[in-house]
Order: sequence, then C-alpha cells, then structure tokens
Amino acid sequence: MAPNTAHTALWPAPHASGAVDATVHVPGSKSVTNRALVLAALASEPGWLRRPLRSRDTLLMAGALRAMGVGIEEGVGPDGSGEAWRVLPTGLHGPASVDVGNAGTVMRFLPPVAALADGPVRFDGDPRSYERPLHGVIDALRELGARIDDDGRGALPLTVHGSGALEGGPVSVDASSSSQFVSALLLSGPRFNQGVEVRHTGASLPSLPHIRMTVDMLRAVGAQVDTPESGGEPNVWRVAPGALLGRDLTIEPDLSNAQPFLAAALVTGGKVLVPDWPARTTQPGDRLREIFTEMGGSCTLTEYGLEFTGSGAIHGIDVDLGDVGELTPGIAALAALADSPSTLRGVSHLRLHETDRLAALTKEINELGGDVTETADGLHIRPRALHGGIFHTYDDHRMATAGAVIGLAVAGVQIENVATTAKTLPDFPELWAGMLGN
Ligand SMILES: O=C(O)C1=C[C@@H](OP(=O)(O)O)[C@@H](O)[C@H](O)C1
Ligand SMILES: C=C(OP(=O)(O)O)C(=O)O
Repeated sequence: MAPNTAHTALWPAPHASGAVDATVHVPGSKSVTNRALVLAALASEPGWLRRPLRSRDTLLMAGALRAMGVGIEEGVGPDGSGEAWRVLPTGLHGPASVDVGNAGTVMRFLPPVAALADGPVRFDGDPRSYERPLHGVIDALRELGARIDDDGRGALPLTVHGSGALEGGPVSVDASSSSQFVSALLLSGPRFNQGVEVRHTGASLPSLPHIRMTVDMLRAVGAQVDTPESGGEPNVWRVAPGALLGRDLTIEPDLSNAQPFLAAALVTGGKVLVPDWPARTTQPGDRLREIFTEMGGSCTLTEYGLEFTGSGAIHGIDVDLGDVGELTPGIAALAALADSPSTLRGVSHLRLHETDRLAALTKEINELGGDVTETADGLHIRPRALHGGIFHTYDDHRMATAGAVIGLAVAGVQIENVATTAKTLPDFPELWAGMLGN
C-alpha cells in the first residue's frame, strides 16, 4: 500500500518527559451523534442534541440531512446550558447531493433515509469511500422496494431515487463486512410502511455493541424493536412501523477517542481523568476499562468520570477485538511498547475500514523497528526497541492517534497528516498538548 503523498505535513509527536497527570474533556461520540441526527431527522417533532460532536463525519451527516430539507440550527439547549443543535424534521426532499467523505455512518445510514425522500439523492465521497463495502445496504434497499442506480460494484457513487415512501418488510443481509449495514436498515425502519425485519446471514458479525447502540437509541425515541437479546431469533432484528419522538439528548463523550489519552497514562505510568464517562453505555470504548486493566493499568469509575492510572508497565494481550474493532490501532500501538507479545484477533474486517488498518499498522510499526505480522484475522505484535521516523496515517484518524501514543515513548516520531484526526476529533493536537502540560 502506498502512503498518502497529498499531505506531506509532518507533526512531531510529543515525547513524554514524565508521568502524565491530566483531566481530558473528550468531545462527543461520533457514533451517538450521527445516530441521533438521523433519528431526529426522521422524527415527527423537533428535537435537541446537546454537546454534539462537531467533526468531519458529523458535519457531513448534518450537511447531508440539511441537503434533504432537514433544519439543523445552532442553539443552546432548552435549559439554556451547553451548545446544541436543534433538529427540525420536514418532508425529505430530492434532488440533493450528499458528500459522505469517508464516513461509514454517512455512507451506510443515509441511503435508507434517501429512499424516503421525494426525489433523487446522489451519494459521492472520498476515493476510499468507493472501496468500502456498501452492497449490504444497496441490495437490501432494492429488495425492500427502492430504486438505486450504481455502477454495479455494490459501492459508491450511487443515486437513490426516493419516491417519498418505502414498503419495507423482511430482508436478508450479510453484514460480516460491517455492522453498519444492520444499523442503517434499523434506523430508518420505523418510517418504512411495514417496518423492517433484518436477518443477518453471514458467518460472523462485527461490532455488536454498535448494533445495540442503534437498538437502544431507537427505543429511546419510541420505536418498538425486537432483538435476539430480547427473546427473538438469533441474528434477526425487527422494527415496527411508527412515529418517532423528538428528544432532548446529551451526547456522551467518545470513549474510543478517549483511548489515546488513557493509553498515555499506561505509557508514562501516569494518571488521566476523563470526565462524564457514562456509568452505562453501548459504546465499544467502554471495553477499554477491562482491556487496559489487563494491559497493566487500573481504573475507577466515579460520578465525575473515569480515572485511569498506569503502573509503569505495559503487558501484552491476547484478545478478540471483533466487537470493538475501532479500538485496534490504539491497542496495537501499546502492544508494540509492551513487555510481552500480543495477539489481536477477530478483526479481518478492518482491512475495509478508513484504510486497510492491518496492513497500515504492520507497515508503520515495522518501519519504526517493530516486529508485527498480519494474520488472517488480526495481528501478532512482538515488542522491539523502536526508533524515530515518519508514521504515515493513510487518511485514518486512528492511525494518527496510534502514532502519537508510540511517540510518547519513542523520540523522533513524526506523524504525517495529523489533521486527519478531524474525522472524529478535530482538536486532537491541542488536547494532546494540553494533556502533556505543553
Ligand atoms: O455504527 C457505528 O457507529 C460504527 C460501527 C463500526 O463499524 P464496522 O462494523 O464497519 O466495523 C465501527 O467500527 C465504526 O467506527 C462505527
Ligand atoms: C471504522 C471507523 O469509522 P467509520 O464510521 O467510517 O466506519 C472508525 O471510526 O474507526
């Protein structure tokens, strides 16, 4: 794979001079913000999102919904506190153009919404978006009654010819390449005439917590959802047709984006407090409490947030990350600095994420002197003494933050295109410097 040469700017990753001791306010969750936007746009009354994430992926989602006629206004929440978006749902209209960037949530969650619009909606995005799997959404929508023009590859670019309504009903989908196929169909399901019944037919299903997030958030706006966990058939989710409520929702901090900061506590034997860590959440990042404890830290969850403390040692880990794939780059970075080898399993679908993450991590860590090999479904990482060098990011926000974690321990690491963190965490360099007291 060729590194991106369009972004030549190099960011010297700060080297930690001692144990970090910081409070880091992590911005809102990408996954929660983009689901909340879609559900608010499909509701039958206005709603509020408080403390939404404002990053490339969520601004693309808001822009796309606005292009289809939805009102999304800046404001303060109903109680006067905090920044907020007020969402004013309307009839969804085409013609419209949607730029998905490289946002999985936008490219997968919005074609079903567009099928409810009363005109054509054209979807396009970054070159990488053409390579990311979308066939599950396209094929399922066609089976449910939508007309879609694409170039036959089952991918972007495409046009959904919305007719103002979609019949809906039962549909089968192989979501082994992305859980977002299931989430996409469920999110718009209440607005289909017959609702939707999604049956996953593939051998495996990644990122189950993200499907639970979809179900929880649907239920919170009044949808009736049956799931395998609620006594339904395995691998089958049913959403009944019905109106959705407009809610006043405060977005949780993005726990996957808390990862590099918690990792900094592990690397430096320091302490990081993340305020507002939810006591109960479907975010996969909550698994960090367990994974990073096994890797050598300890944590306490209080009413103020999560306090995470490193012991000075980082242990290798053998772990199946299939449920929490987006945590893989950060765990791989730590594993490269650990005192024993690691095996990260269950994440073959990461080859189709923002970049081929397994290839990118292998190449970039090895170029710094590491010893990483790809397996069929993950990585073997044998820690070695690393040296400085350029860490390429391949337009992947999580590659950039993974490189920054390595840079804490290894002098002379330079991150190419750290600005790619804007996908989900635009203030990363400032937050990182703030954590280090710079
Ligand atoms: O639904 C979501 O918000 C997400 C689901 C997961 O996608 P995949 O199932 O494609 O891995 C995850 O990796 C992505 O970062 C966000
Ligand atoms: C896989 C990710 O994003 P996307 O929503 O674009 O799939 C991610 O954020 O790690």
